[in-house]
Amino acid sequence: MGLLQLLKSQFLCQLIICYVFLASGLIVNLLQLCTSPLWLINKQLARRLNVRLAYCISSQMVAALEWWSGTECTLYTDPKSYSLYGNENAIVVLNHMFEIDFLCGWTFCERFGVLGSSKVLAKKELAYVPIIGWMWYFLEIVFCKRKWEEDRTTVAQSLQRLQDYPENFWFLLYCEGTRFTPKKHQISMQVAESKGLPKLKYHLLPRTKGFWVTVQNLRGTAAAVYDSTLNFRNNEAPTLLGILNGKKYHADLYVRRIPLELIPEDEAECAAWLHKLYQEKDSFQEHYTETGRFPGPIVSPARRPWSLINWLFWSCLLLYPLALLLIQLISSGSVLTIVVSAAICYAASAGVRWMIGQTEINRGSNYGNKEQIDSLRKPSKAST
Ligand SMILES: CCCCC/C=C\C/C=C\CCCCCCCC(=O)SCCNC(=O)CCNC(=O)[C@H](O)C(C)(C)COP(=O)(O)OP(=O)(O)OC[C@H]1O[C@@H](n2cnc3c(N)ncnc32)[C@H](O)[C@@H]1OP(=O)(O)O
Ligand SMILES: CCCCCCCCCCCCCCCCCC(=O)OC[C@@H](O)COP(=O)(O)O
Repeated sequence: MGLLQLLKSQFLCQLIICYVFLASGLIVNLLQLCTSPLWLINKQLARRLNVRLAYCISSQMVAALEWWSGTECTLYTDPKSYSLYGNENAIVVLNHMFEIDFLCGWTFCERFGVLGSSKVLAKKELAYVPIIGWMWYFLEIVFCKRKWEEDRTTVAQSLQRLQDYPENFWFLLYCEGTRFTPKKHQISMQVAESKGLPKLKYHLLPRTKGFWVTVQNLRGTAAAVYDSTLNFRNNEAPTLLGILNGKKYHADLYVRRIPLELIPEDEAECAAWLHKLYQEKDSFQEHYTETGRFPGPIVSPARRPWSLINWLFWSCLLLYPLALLLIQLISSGSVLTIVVSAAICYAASAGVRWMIGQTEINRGSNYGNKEQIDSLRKPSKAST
């Protein structure tokens, strides 16, 4: 193990990274809150400010991936589409199999300059995660309860609000609705069978309603769907804790640009189109398993320095007062103050550990785990 690798694996280094993330995140959340009155006066300016503030938070996680762990992200795509990435709004459809797939998504957002503004259809539970969830509120992230009866109006309304968004954004949709586990896969393939759909080997059966409502409400706003398929070399199972430990992974992402006009407007046709897309995605994963690469040329954008610069800025700002505080604390000699400070540190690290837990598949939800008996009985129909 090299010296640098040894340093990266030290708990103290990880503690410092987490401290900077936590302290800067809370400051940014506070600043976001301060932009609230501005929404009434100049909404577009408030949005632009929030894009930049959000960048301060999310780019720290990107910096951890790109600069701390040195993870390599390779992009397979058509060079003609490449020039459009970052210069238009797009709906991104991504497989949901890895604990850090969202972070790899963020890395590509960063490289194409849309990190601060990018959005996702996220489960409501994530809105309550401190820092990230609170940041998302000001970014107009679309939340769903994964209960269609309730989501159908709220999701559509949130999407419509994005029609005059002042910056280019990518809207991420995990159509599988939950992370891949063998049990969820088995159940969703029973659903596929009951609907007469071909089985998928590497994906859960996609949920079609969220995709349809997104495409319908972002017509005229987004130019294309970016069909994105992610995998990691050598069967790596990357984790956020691994990243914090400085472990280097190798991500490969295959992106196909599909103009939005090609997607059917009718709900049933749109659903069939999405099922076909997932069958194609499955064949790309099969190709990857057999050959170790995706089809098509590699056109990888280089990592940019901004996420590192942002992290260095916050570190300089926040580590100096921390050092002063520690010196004062030790020199005070008060046992009570030291014990209270240690308790605060313990609570903060438990909080961070809980946040990291949100990314862990074995702590994931039960959604998709239960057989939905009704859906297995009734034949598929377009419900609006
Ligand atoms: C590469 C570049 C990347 C760029 C990245 C860009 C931006 C990044 C920004 C942020 C990154 C942060 C990432 C945060 C990640 C957080 C992500 C999440 O939270 S994922 C979870 C939430 N999202 C979704 O669920 C989206 C997909 N879901 C849907 O679309 C759903 O339809 C729904 C709208 C949520 C509604 O769900 P509900 O369960 O109520 O209804 P459904 O219609 O889906 O269910 C009934 C339907 O499904 C069939 N069914 C039943 N059981 C199953 C099963 N086990 N598997 C599959 N299908 C099943 C059932 O038969 C019904 O079918 P039908 O529709 O035909 O009636
Ligand atoms: C600089 C780095 C510092 C790191 C310090 C700590 C960071 C803490 C980060 C917390 C990040 C929280 C973002 C949550 C994103 C989780 C994405 C995700 O994958 O969600 C799962 C859902 O899609 C589906 O849920 P399930 O039904 O599978 O359950």
